Amino acid sequence: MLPKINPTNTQAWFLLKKHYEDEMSRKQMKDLFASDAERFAKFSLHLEDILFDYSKNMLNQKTLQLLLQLAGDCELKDAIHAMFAGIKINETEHRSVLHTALRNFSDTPILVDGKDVMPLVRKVLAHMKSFCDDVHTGKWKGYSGKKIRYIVNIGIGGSDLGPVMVTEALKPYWHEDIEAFFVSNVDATHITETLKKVTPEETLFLVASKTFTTQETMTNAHTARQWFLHTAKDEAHIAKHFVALSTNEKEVTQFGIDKANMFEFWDWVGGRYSLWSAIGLSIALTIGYDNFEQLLKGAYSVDTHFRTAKLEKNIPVLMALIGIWYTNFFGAQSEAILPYDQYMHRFSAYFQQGNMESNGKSVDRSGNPVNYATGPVIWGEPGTNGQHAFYQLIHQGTLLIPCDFIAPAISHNPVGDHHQKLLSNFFAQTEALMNGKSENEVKAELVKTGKNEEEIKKLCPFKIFTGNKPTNSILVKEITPYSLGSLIALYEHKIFVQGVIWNIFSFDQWGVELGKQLAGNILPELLNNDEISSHDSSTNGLINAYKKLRTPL
Ligand SMILES: O=P(O)(O)OC[C@H]1O[C@@H](O)[C@@H](O)[C@@H](O)[C@@H]1O
Repeated sequence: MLPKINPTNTQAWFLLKKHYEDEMSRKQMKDLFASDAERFAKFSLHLEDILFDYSKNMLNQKTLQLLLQLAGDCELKDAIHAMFAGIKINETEHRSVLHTALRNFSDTPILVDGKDVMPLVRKVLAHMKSFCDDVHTGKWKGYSGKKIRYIVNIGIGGSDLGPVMVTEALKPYWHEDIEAFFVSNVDATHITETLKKVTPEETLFLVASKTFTTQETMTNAHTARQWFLHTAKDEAHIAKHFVALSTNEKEVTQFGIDKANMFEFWDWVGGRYSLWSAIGLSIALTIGYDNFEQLLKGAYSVDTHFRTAKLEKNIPVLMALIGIWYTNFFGAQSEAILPYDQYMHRFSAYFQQGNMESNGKSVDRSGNPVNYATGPVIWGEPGTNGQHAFYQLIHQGTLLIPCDFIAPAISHNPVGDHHQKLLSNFFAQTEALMNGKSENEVKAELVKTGKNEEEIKKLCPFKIFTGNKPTNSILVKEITPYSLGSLIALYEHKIFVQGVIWNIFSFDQWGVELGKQLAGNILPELLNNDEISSHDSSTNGLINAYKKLRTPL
């Protein structure tokens, strides 16, 4: 069990508040750099090929020491131990939280209810490996004897976002004979447009759903099944074209998928932490099993770091504490994740679910409403696109938005000077966000353009950048399966640490249920032309207007 400590009642919280009010709320980051030539060395860490630079933050040694004290006051070390040990820290669902077991390359057994889960994990990985080999070599054939060329993963949320993000980020590693597609939305457009690009004879559908009851996924899977049978005719052919990635054997077999074609995972794998499990089959098929294993190994290396490094040298712990510093003491409400790598274009979307479904909670672990802020809004787009869109607000708006800049030193596409240009923007942005541009600098620049004094006075306020905008920089040698695995695990553990300190349950998601329940009530009302009066006037009005607009049933 995790402790139930209100962080605002700790001594560290009190001292952090005072430290913020007395000192840090007035500090300029550029002064912190000016007064300490060693700042970068002091506030950056290396982990294998990853450099984590957190020096461009509004913090000093005292801030860190107090944040680490907060981690101590909230018993973080015990919590880390509890998660890795398989203690049922997901109390509201009475489950262990063991995505780390899926990438455990040590010989240490991991027990759930007294039973080692590692033999099961290895068994499914072996199944995935042999299946990938069979598909890639052509041993696994479609019903008409053709090789599989297309993979269509049908899943949503955690059964979609991870595989989409990873396969996109690792496009240079795609198997040359395989093309992967992902269908998630219940909007028929998604499946319709996808089916236009594939053929029934050469397509393998992966029905990815932890519960195997999710409306969107089941609807899309049935549509795909119908489309397939329209050409294949015989239901016996389904076995060659549909496999399931799930925890729910009963529902899988009921759908008509053979048990032998089910890749299992377990209730101790949270949906948004499941890309390491059988849910990653689309990844393994797309980039090859060996690369999938590298992804797991990269994550395992971070797990080891997270479990064993001292808190002050622990990258995910520092990422989490810095986030808490801004959320709870500076009042920041969002964080941007900005990868300077086009292949990583779904990375922020992936961690939107990771963070917001995990830490978007307002009830603490004792069941009481919290009296402090928890998870921020997570958003972002790849650089440099974001620069020409929303960076204006980050530079000159009224909100404080801590940003993570992520970039590889080596591009998979070393064309001309593109990558130097890309990275010059990365470095320039973090510099600009920190230093800003003072009134004197603006004036001096305007004088040079030959403007007169009145014009300069008028224009000056608009061209000032206050600076003091915090950023973390994460520089990676190259985006490989291994380094991507590491990056993902860093962010996963950041989320965990924040949840521990905020005294919330990060591994349930009750907030997704109400909408599902109400949609279940409304769906039958849409299947006839009757006027509806069972809801509030807005909902009634919308449903009735919809019924008038559509062709009557
Ligand atoms: O994998 P299944 O069970 O289809 O769930 C898909 C998604 O459903 C949502 O409602 C959330 O609960 C997500 O955490 C989950 O990833």
